[in-house]
Amino acid sequence: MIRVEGLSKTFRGGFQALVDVDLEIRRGEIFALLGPNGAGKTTLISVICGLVNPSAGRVTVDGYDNLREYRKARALIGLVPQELTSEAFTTVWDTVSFSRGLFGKPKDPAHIERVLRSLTLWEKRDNRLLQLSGGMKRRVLIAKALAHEPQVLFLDEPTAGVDVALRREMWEVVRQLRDQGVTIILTTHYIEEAEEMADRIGVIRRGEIVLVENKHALMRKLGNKELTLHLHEPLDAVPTALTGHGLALTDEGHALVYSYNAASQEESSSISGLLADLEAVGLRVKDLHTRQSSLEDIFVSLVQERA
Ligand SMILES: Nc1ncnc2c1ncn2[C@@H]1O[C@H](COP(=O)(O)OP(=O)(O)OP(=O)(O)O)[C@@H](O)[C@H]1O
Repeated sequence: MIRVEGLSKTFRGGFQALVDVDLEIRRGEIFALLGPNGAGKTTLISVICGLVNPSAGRVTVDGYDNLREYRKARALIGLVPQELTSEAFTTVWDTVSFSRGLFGKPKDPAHIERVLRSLTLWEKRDNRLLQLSGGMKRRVLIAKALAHEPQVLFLDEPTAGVDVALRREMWEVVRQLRDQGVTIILTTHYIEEAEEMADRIGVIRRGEIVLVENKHALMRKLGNKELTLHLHEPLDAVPTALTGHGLALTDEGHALVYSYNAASQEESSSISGLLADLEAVGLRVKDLHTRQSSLEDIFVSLVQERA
């Protein structure tokens, strides 16, 4: 749906915000662009949407060059900014209809109605924006971006500064849009958001894309698992018969921790070996649990590794 090739951006004054970025966004996916403050997320989105000119490289949207065929490329894109900048006294219906007009599309009240209904704003269509709650205002931003029937939707930090309940509501809205066939690109600081929503994840750091990966593959590849065995009787030391397993004794001798790579077949088959050896030395296990590293652990280690 979107192809970014060799994209660089150096701002006047010499700061290079994007460094030779290559990226492909697939039709119908939710792609999360994850990165620390100042990494270049907004700059990248602005260049893709044709709002900021690149210093080098090119972008196509469904095959249309976003500079040479700007109008065609831009018409395919809906952009959801963080803040509502519309007139507070305008009604929901008017502000959303007006957004459609900006793209030169003929009036289509039936489409506006569908958009408002899908975002549960229909009942509020005659309300002025200042009469809406924070969550409704966020949904108006999405409705405005969808008014001209775009195929791609960019959400710039859709849940920045919103409470947990509203965040969940936004996630649900975004998922429904994806189910309707809209390709979604969101930027976020919240790793939980990427973990919850994304099909694929791109990590950007100092203007460079350091990784693009399917979320599940990423978590399998880079994730580690820990198996903790809680013992009936505490130990002073790991029994010699078990030293080959690389166990750590924790919780004042009450627990043994076994770390392994979640993706490795070899390692997981060694778990049965470990359990058999535990049995052989007569250790009684009271309880056990496993923990897999989260996207947050992976992200922190990625950013630290390259710091
Ligand atoms: N118009 C500009 N002129 C000069 N430098 C700029 C300009 N716009 C952005 N930058 C710089 O480019 C870098 C990337 O900024 P950008 O807004 O893309 O980051 P971001 O990843 O969106 O950050 P955040 O998560 O904080 O929103 C920053 O160092 C910023 O100061």
